[in-house]
Amino acid sequence: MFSRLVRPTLVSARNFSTSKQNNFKVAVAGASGGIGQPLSLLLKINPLVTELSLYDIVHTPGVAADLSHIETVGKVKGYNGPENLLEALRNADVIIIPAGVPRKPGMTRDDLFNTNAGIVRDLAKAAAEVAPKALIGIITNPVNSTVPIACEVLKQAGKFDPKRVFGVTSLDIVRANTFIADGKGLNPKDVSIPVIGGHSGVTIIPLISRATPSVSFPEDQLKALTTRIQEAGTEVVKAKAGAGSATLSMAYAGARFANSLLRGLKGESNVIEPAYVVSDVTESEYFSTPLLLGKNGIEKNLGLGKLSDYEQQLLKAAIPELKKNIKAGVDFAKK
Ligand SMILES: NC(=O)C1=CN([C@@H]2O[C@H](COP(=O)(O)OP(=O)(O)OC[C@H]3O[C@@H](n4cnc5c(N)ncnc54)[C@H](O)[C@@H]3O)[C@@H](O)[C@H]2O)C=CC1
Ligand SMILES: O=C([O-])CC(=O)C(=O)O
Repeated sequence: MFSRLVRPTLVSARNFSTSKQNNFKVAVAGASGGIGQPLSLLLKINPLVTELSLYDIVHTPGVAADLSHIETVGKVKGYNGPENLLEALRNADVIIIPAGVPRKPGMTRDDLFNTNAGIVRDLAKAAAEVAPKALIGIITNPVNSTVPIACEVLKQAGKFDPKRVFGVTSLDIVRANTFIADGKGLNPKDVSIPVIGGHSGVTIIPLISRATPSVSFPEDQLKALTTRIQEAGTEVVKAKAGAGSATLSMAYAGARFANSLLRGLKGESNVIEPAYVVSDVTESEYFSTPLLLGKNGIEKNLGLGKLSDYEQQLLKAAIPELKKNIKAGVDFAKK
């Protein structure tokens, strides 16, 4: 989906005009990292991004200098260290957060909680202070818990709007589209698989019964594909053998997600992207479903839709895990 948007962007970026509400400040927190750098590159070539603010605790002067030479409209500024955090986020329209440690083989996403919870809490506090209207996309794991942390922090600051805080789950859809297309010999750009739930193991629920175009698999293959989508992050962690987790595919997915937020802000109609948000479509207080995006973030939650019996079972398995992850986040933020 995003590729159809990015490729023309590369061509048109130099001729971009600011005559419409097409100019947005996007801040990336964690911009020097494995995800942060390629994500910032993709944002630099997005013509809707006229100010690109790069925040990290290391190396942002170099990353910003490098990206600033690219012949696109966005002005790049680097902000290094906590003393520059507020300036980095000030009045941002969109804040994308890939700050924090990634997994090593043998770790679960929950094992990242102790380090990453505090990082997301501090970034959310800063956003509440200087960018209370920003749409915030959280990539940092464990997403199932870091999103509730950010929401609690914003509530404590009196700045919470549930339509503006998102856990980025786009990579799960990107992977599902790719794996199903591979399995059926289709072009991935023609394939669309909803993936709902959360962003770890059993909480990732691919809805293959609702694939576009419609596809079917024998039961054993369906189960194997579902497990592969649920464990795709671990597949990359194992292959990287200690050098981290998915960065390039996540940068792609993060740029696709940010572009959808920006298209919504710009007033484009029918912009649909999934994300893990405050939700009342299941018993879980936070849940990822496709969302209709607009000028104020979420315009409409498009809900679960119809699930097959197998997908109902997956949903049942996901809910207790999600509740546990959410509670951990809320408890941390209230401490
Ligand atoms: N939501 C998703 O689908 C995915 C999430 N992730 C998660 O994204 C996060 C980042 O992964 P990578 O980029 O591979 O890690 P990385 O270690 O390469 O980069 C993280 C960056 O965050 C920075 N950082 C650390 N503390 C910070 C703070 N207080 N403020 C600002 N920046 C800070 C580091 O200096 C580093 O540049 C991890 O938690 C990983 O698990 C990774 C892939 C997919
Ligand atoms: O698996 C990880 O730790 C990183 C991640 O969230 C993903 O690749 O989906």
